Amino acid sequence: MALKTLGPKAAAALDQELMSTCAFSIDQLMELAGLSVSQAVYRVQPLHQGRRVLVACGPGNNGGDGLVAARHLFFYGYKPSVFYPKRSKNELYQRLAKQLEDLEVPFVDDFPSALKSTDHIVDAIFGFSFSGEVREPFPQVIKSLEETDLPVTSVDAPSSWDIDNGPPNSGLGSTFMPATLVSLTAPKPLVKHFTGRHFVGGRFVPPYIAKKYDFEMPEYQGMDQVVEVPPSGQKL
Ligand SMILES: NC(=O)C1=CN([C@@H]2O[C@H](COP(=O)(O)OP(=O)(O)OC[C@H]3O[C@@H](n4cnc5c(N)ncnc54)[C@H](O)[C@@H]3O)[C@@H](O)[C@H]2O)[C@@H](O)CC1
Ligand SMILES: [K+]
Repeated sequence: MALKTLGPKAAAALDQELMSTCAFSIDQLMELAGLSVSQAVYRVQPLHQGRRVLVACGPGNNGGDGLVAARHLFFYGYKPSVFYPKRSKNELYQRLAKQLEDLEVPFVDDFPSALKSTDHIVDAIFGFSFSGEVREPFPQVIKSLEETDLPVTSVDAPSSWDIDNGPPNSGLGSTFMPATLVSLTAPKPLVKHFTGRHFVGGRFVPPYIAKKYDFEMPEYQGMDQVVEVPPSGQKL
């Protein structure tokens, strides 16, 4: 049957439990989440089809996942660049940004013009804590994501979609349908509106926690950190 989903409250509670009773640090979870994203990009955007990947990072942990993914993509041989307009003062993000500076990964500040010289976009702007109207400086970015013909891989949620109800009926984000979605830990309810390629990543949940939050871990293969699941709404 279709994978069970995790609403925003449950996802936040699960995050907290992973970092308390399960003794994970946010650094570890973010590293594994970003690694999952990089592996999904490696599958949907093989190097020979274009190495230039523009990673749009938001101000929260979804953005952190993007910074981690950019680093892994560099080492796979891609040419990543990062658009990170609201840089967090948080020490973890400072360290992730420094790691990218050491690799001379460029940080761009004009998203629309950066789109002209890229092959693939990673949307790491908002994850399960998104809510309300998109606030500056992100409306223009979401609009560019909606209008571009370039393939977009969204991390955990297509940014600007309501986590429970999916895309708005009209206005900003209403026509945004990324080519690929990488759900972390478990899909969010919005996945019932998603029609692209869907991967699940975040291979770190203990079985007793998956049981407690009433979702199944997908069948990861071998050493993979992601697994592709059938388009949502269809039987597994
Ligand atoms: N569930 C898990 O096990 C893991 C979750 N991680 C990531 O953490 C994400 C959740 O991170 P956060 O809770 O930091 O939140 P998000 O990264 O989803 O976004 C929160 C940030 O966006 C801003 N924001 C929210 N609504 C906005 C709006 N309408 N306009 C403008 N800005 C807005 C908030 O002020 C906050 O700074 C997940 O989606 C996932 O990508 C991973 O980093 C670690 C593993
Ligand atoms: K996102």
